[in-house]
Amino acid sequence: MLQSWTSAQVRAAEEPLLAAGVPLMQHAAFALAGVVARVLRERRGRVVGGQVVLLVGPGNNGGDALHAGAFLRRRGVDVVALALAPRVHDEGRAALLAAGGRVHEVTDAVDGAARAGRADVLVDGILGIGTRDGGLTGLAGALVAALAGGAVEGDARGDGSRGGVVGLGAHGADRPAVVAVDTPSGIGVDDGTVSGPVLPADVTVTFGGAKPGLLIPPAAHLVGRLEVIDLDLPLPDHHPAVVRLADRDAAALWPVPTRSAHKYSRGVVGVVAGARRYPGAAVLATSAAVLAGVGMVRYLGDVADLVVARRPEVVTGPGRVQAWVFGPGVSPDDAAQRRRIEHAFEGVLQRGEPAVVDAGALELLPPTVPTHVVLTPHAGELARLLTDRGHRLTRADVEREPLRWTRLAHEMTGATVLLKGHVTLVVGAGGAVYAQADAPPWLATAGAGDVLAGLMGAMLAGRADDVLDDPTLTAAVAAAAALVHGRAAHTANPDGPVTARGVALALPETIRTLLASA
Ligand SMILES: NC(=O)C1=CN([C@@H]2O[C@H](COP(=O)(O)OP(=O)(O)OC[C@H]3O[C@@H](n4cnc5c(N)ncnc54)[C@H](OP(=O)(O)O)[C@@H]3O)[C@@H](O)[C@H]2O)[C@@H](O)CC1
Ligand SMILES: [K+]
Repeated sequence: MLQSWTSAQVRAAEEPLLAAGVPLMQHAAFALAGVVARVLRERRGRVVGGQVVLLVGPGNNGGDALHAGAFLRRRGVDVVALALAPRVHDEGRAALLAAGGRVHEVTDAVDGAARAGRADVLVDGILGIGTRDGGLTGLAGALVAALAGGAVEGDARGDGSRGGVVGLGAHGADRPAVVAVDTPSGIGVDDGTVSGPVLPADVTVTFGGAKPGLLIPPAAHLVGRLEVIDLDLPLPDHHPAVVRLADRDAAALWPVPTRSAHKYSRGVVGVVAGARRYPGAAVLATSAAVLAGVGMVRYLGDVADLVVARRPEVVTGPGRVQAWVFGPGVSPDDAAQRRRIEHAFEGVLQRGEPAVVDAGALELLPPTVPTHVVLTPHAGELARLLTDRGHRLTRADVEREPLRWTRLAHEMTGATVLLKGHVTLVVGAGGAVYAQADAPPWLATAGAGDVLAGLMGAMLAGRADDVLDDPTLTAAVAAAAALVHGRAAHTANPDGPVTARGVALALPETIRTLLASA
């Protein structure tokens, strides 16, 4: 499990250590220098003689970079600090100069970017957890915009004139590797927003614990490989801000049958999905539930013949269930399916059956529901759901601030909300947040959501009683389902195209491997 804490939580945790004189910056800088040395070795075969440029901002983030530069200098690295503020960390600056490094005061963003572009490794120490709203502006903003590809309003000099710097936009061995100090500078450290230029990192070295913005999109896409340096900070372990589950966590959440289990005790999942026009969604959702190993799958809808032809294990017609999946391939104007879903919602509300509410069923959601109901919108569907509830939003708005709007949907509906994406966010009871980045980009394909819904329904059916006893469990199960879904795509075809059916078929092997690794 990867836990993260907000800037305020980290500051509160470091305070007593700093007061006791623990040299946290020295520890952080030493570890940072070690990572930079490793990157140099990866790129050049050796550390000695490597060219490192430090981008240094006004605070302790810059201090970390300067001290790391001093350590690197002593290992024979050529280190130049580009000071991007009128004043940079005094001690760090003195340490770098004493070790034989150089400090260059940058006054021109184009010149600064040209110097930075010549490095083997560029260390981004402009801003860390002291970032205020609004991202990088002024000279630092212009320099980073120039380096990152000049995306920001063509003003590369920061003085209104046009620059001519070739940015780092293109990947390749001839561009510097970027190592970000604590966070890529300019991201919303606590919410993952990106409101200005940011230098995409190859590696981010974060101190004490991860920060939410490193796990949440869109900033999460700029982090590269994440290395967490443990500083023994007394962080509140039971109250992380955002969590990313690992394989062993998902395995621990999986409803593994006991020897005395029978099909009803293992859970029955009811699936209301599909229509004559969209039969595939019903086949995929029921297949995923069957292949995830639930006790029984009960199908309700107009394409029972097709479902049973593809999955003879499925039972059709009404009956008792432990959890529901509503909505894959359901159009809200399909009166019969609408009636079935509305009727089933009564069980969800009265008997406490957990439910996955997907696609067309999102429009049939009662005004408020318990947290054992999981909504699984993509960004466009979340925008529509919130627009229907008085917030005029577009898909792009949701993509810019996915955590904000997922949280709001949870607060307004009471449901656990899973926002599908390359990074999948889940917000549940008590404001718990999960950010899962397990899915390969190939998984963005038709029908993948139907598979996720079926798989999650199977998990919830297997843990229906636990979910009722512990309201926080639903979000964890939803996050674990996202993890298994992403892993199944890798199993189906590592690093290549996948089909939704292929992902469903890969579930038994994926789950077996996951349980074996725990
Ligand atoms: N956690 C730990 O245990 C350890 C943490 N350590 C390190 O300390 C870092 C935090 O350092 P920090 O508190 O000095 O803040 P930092 O991010 O350097 O920036 C503050 C400066 O930036 C300015 N500024 C802010 N926003 C701005 C903007 N948008 N545009 C322009 N300027 C802006 C701000 O100005 P002000 O708000 O004061 O006007 C202030 O001058 C942390 O990330 C980690 O690297 C390690 O050393 C030890 C162990
Ligand atoms: K930084």
